[in-house]
Amino acid sequence: MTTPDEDLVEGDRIELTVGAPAHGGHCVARFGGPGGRVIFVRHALPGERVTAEITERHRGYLRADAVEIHEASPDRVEAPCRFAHPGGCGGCDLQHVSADAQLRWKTQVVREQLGRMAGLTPEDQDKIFVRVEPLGSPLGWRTRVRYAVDAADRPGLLQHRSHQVVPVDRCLIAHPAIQQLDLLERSWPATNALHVIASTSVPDQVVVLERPAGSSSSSGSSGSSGPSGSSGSSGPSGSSGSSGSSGSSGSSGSSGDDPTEAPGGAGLVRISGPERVTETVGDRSWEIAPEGFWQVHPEAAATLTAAVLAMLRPAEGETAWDLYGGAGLFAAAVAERTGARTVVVESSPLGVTAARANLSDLPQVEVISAKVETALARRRLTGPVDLIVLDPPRAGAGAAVVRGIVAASPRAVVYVACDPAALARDVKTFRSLGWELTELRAFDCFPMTQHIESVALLLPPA
Ligand SMILES: C[S@@+](CC[C@H](N)C(=O)[O-])C[C@H]1O[C@@H](n2cnc3c(N)ncnc32)[C@H](O)[C@@H]1O
Repeated sequence: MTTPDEDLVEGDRIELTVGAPAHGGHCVARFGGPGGRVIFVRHALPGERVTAEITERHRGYLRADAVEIHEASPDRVEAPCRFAHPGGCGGCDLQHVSADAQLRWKTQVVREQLGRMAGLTPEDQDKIFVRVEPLGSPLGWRTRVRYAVDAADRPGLLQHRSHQVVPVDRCLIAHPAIQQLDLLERSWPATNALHVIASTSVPDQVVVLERPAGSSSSSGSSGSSGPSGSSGSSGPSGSSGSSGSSGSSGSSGSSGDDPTEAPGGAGLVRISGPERVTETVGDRSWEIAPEGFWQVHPEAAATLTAAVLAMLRPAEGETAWDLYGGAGLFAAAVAERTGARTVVVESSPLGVTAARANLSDLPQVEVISAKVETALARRRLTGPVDLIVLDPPRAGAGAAVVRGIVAASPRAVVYVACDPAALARDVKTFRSLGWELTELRAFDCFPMTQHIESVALLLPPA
């Protein structure tokens, strides 16, 4: 059927009313009324009447930016950051949304994903999930920032889904210790990128890593700092592909920076700061290579650990697995309570080294250097086990790993997820095997951005 929107091209402007938020940092609108072409509109809020400029055309949907607001939502605020606007820095998605409305927006996204992809009814969800919980101030939280360097040798952040560098002299969501650096006041002629890492727990402990020009890497000034290094990917990955009202992107594509990802280590040269970053949670401290993974928000490691323990309820003598364990954040907390064998599985050499070194006082902890899927398939990791915590990267664990987890017959599984779409897909697999999602908490570990961290309790059939 020919619809008028088939003539729309990038740069065209249309007036429309914006609908519900969708996964990916935008709202859904329909061009031509109900049943019309889906348009994912950034810089807008539900209910607003806007002029939207088409930014991308895809088979089955369009992307657009709200460039004029005719009827504003009561949840709209002036963006604190002057770079947060259509065509500006792509690092934040929700600067124009009030702090409380950001939590409501993210709550709706989690619920929508669990409904559409995991088959949980609104009534099911009401029993297990209330709303996304805030984690302190929406500004000054980001302890890891990757600057790309433009052709004029100026560092900056990337435009949304683009390799275009926006020179940003001060990123307001960056940790104060990062904002104070004068990196952006000088020129970086021989540099592809700068990775800046601040400790979440030691004031003013900051490391600057440089990716020299000419070094081979997938994440240099090309800006491919997206979830899988696959910059520029388009299309509604993470959706079922349906043209339903909210089948949006499960990946953030090539937006400027994805705060859920650690900097990649290859080819980086330390130009200032200590060799190791100190991170502390409760009574335990970690010494971590700056390019290794650590939770980005200063309150995230402690908040997530507390949520994992509250759901898992580890008892003395219970064995455990910490899958995708990084430096052993959750393994340490669980092993201290159980005193029993706890296996960390981690594929990054930096994570493995950090876990072995930092948990060496816990002889009951074993660290396996392997991909989780390989460790399960090759039976390096075999059940039975009492407790499992898993915290996979944005792609999620996948059906084979979920089946491996279920086959180990644990008493409880806690799934920590930085992408609600991936979580929902894996919950669907658990449910198909008779398991149930019985508790869900979600945290705003990445304020101003579309990202959400969830912690889910899954239990076997009674
Ligand atoms: C989101 S981080 C979580 C780390 C840790 N739980 C924490 O909170 O600090 C995911 C970790 O999984 C690791 N990883 C990614 N893919 C993996 C795989 N297929 N098998 C094992 N580990 C993997 C990454 O290196 C990273 O350390």
